[in-house]
Amino acid sequence: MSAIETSQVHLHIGGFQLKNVTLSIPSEKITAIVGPNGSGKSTLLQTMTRLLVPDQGEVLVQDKPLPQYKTMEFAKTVALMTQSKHTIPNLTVGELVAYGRSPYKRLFDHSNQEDKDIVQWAMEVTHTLRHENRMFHTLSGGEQQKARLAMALAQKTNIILLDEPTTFLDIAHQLDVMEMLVKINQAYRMTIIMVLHDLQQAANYCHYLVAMKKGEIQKTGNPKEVITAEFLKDIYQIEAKVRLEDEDYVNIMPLRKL
Ligand SMILES: Nc1ncnc2c1ncn2[C@@H]1O[C@H](COP(=O)(O)OP(=O)(O)OP(=O)(O)O)[C@@H](O)[C@H]1O
Repeated sequence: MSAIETSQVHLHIGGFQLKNVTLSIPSEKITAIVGPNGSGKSTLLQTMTRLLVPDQGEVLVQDKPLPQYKTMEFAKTVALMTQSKHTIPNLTVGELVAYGRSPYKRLFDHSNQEDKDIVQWAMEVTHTLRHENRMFHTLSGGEQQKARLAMALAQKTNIILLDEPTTFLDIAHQLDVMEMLVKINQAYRMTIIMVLHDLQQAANYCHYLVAMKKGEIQKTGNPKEVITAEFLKDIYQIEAKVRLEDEDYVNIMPLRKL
């Protein structure tokens, strides 16, 4: 079953176009969207989350066309963690994560026990519980990234989209976030879709790959099969060696720009 399908999606934004984007993103798997800067990855994520409306074509989430979703229903189905270097003032981590429960609340509703349990769970899974009472803006970039992931998890959706979740993180925090996402995917069968620049992470942590170039889908499939030296030449115009180590660990060695 597909978590998200797009069919012949066209979209103009400024001088840029998404062109004929037809995709089927598998349910309960981890999907990476890769491609050069400006190839349309974030635009595609926004199209999948109703932030941008296609000029033509259709997007289905869990088999239902996007225009048929009510706002709160959609927020209970799909969570989006965007790229952000901005700090959020005057909120503790606990308060920020509790915002993830908004789709389940009416105005002025207080948190009930279920909300509190889910917020606690989201902070436990992301190892942010120890920061619960700290102001969000006092956290390091890596800690903030995990707190924002906790807020998205507290939305308790089947599908979560992440725009560059490992950007701005040191290598240890990058691996920590990727391993956390793998565990979340396995334990809760959550569909995870993320924009990634690190192809080695895409190859080694993701089940499915979508490669974009100039607003079009260039390749889709198993990242371990798709990411080859030829692929890197076609998509990024670089010469690179791609080797399989320890049986199934993909090692990408960029050599030079062509
Ligand atoms: N609101 C907008 N107005 C005009 N142009 C836009 C707008 N949003 C995006 N674009 C352009 O659309 C193109 C694709 O942008 P997008 O952010 O989707 O690329 P990306 O693949 O996510 O890039 P990156 O890897 O650099 O984050 C870019 O050329 C960008 O400048």
